Amino acid sequence: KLDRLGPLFVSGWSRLSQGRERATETPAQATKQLWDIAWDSLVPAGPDGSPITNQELLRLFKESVDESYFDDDGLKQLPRVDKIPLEKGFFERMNETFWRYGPLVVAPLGPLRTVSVSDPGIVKYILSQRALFGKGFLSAVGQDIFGKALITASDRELWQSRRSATSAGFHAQWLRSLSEDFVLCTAQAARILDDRARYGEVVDMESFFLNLALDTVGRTIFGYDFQASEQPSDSPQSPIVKAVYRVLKETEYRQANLGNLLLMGAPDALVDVAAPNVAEFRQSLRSIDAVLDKVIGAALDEQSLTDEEDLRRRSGGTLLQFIVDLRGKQVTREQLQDDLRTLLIAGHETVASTLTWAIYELAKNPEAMAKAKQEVRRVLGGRSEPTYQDVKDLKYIRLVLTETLRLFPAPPVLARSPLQSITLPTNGSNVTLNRGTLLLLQLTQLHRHPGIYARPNEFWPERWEKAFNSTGTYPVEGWRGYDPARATGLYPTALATDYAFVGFGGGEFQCVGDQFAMIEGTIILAMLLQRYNFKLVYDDLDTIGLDMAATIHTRRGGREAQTYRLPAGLCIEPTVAYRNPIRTGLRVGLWVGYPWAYILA
Ligand code: HEM
Repeated sequence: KLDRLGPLFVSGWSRLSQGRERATETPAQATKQLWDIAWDSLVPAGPDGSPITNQELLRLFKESVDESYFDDDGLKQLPRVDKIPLEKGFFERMNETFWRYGPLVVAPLGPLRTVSVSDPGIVKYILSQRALFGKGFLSAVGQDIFGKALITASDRELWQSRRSATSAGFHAQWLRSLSEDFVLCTAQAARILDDRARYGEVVDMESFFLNLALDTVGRTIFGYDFQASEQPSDSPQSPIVKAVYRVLKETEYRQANLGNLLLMGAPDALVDVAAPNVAEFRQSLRSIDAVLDKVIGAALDEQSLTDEEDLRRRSGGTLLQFIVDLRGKQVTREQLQDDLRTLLIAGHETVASTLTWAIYELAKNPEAMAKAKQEVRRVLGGRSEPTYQDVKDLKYIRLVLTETLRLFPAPPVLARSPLQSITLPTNGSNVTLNRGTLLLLQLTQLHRHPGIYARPNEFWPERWEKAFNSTGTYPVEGWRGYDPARATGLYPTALATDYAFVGFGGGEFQCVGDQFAMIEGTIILAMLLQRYNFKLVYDDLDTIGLDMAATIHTRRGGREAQTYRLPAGLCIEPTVAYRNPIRTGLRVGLWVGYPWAYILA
């Protein structure tokens, strides 16, 4: 790099002096040229279409400086906001920003300049043009959290091979068999709610769902029992569960704390001394990897290489065993570890967050709650163990989950970067983005777009039962509208909504666990609604407090409730709504029989 500095200064100086001679360039323009040359020489932009390298991400700082210092930027025509609000009144402020500036704005993210997008046409263009957009920034900042697997793989070949192996594993037969695991985990976790309901105690539902979702993912994806639900949600957890929560928290810390981001590649020795917080994160990763290593070892010991067709006919088993046994797709232990870490993180907090907000919205909307409970009664009757067929029949419950994801998308933002210089398909103005520009698809705004959704901030699951088109004061040109006839699966996909709802993403990177999540969410919600009534302790979002990272979660509840006793998070008072007659009979039988057995003994 130093070798390049000599010629760099020579060429910069000659440009400066030429500028002076020609008197056509102001000193500011000349300085800018020197600045550009320095960057192009030290941190050159990669070739068009190639993945954005970590080093290239430094150019994001350059863009920020270009914009603020040199006032030189290809995005001049776009409105700018000082910051995207995260504090009180988050959704109201997001609405305000939308009304004032529209669906395409330039906004800062710490020291970086980003472009926020919430127009369905542009979101569609970005998500469906795989060759033009990569996950650039996300790949770089998330790689040590997720490993090099689906979420962070910027290398196309690696992504394709992991995607085809993983999505083969999520085949229909396996998904159908999962309902038994979900029922078992929910029934186990519900014992905590039973106790709380009996004594009229308050429960932090976010922690409850986090523990439950961790148990289901561990059991179904790689056959490990975290036993997270064995603990009341506000009690201290086992070291491994704590480690998982610490790793999840890192996505949040990296947004809020530049130190965590900058220390990403630093050696352990430095981090141990200088940044105990980051050292703790690394230690947690090591604990998780040790568990994953053990389950991978066990799966490899059991390995029996089989063709995909035959594997698809095999029922039960874990996803890990499927991937290990898949003939022709063998991978290293390290790759398997990265795959599992990705699935563990991506499939855990997202589900928990969706269920948390679903219960919150249902508890706040008695009519929707009554309708949901009625459907559960009608479909399940007296049965307490929903099956896959029930999931298909529980249409309203699935709409409740969809509507929850519309209002509280998990993740709330999708990050993309163009792989070459690109002109966005906007109406009128030509917006040209440089390679590597950080694009943030703001799902909280897209999903509450006033030109698409009537009463956008209201929880109204019935909206998905009928077709709707763009209307009102903010018509969206070119949007095809929504038609339930196009939503033939378990939820309305990006295609069915013409990219107005992308709760599970869209295009090639669409969530690989979407069916898994819908089956799991529907079963858990149905089982809980069947057994309990829920009453919110706090219903105001500002009191509950919102935090945003990989999902939208409550500021004081959730993972922090592992260490603090019942703070003002999303606390709910469950009361038993349904008693399983067989279990009640058994209990009574034991209660009556126990003293006699004791006397006889
Ligand atoms: C309600 C629950 C869930 C929601 C809302 C959700 C949402 C999403 C979204 C929006 C994306 C796209 C991200 C992007 O485009 O940048 C995604 C990707 C992904 N999700 Fe999910 N997800 C959920 C559950 C799950 C589950 C249960 C798993 C696995 C067990 C999973 C695994 C993944 C993976 C591996 C990807 C990356 C796919 C790729 O890039 O090829 N997700 N998810």
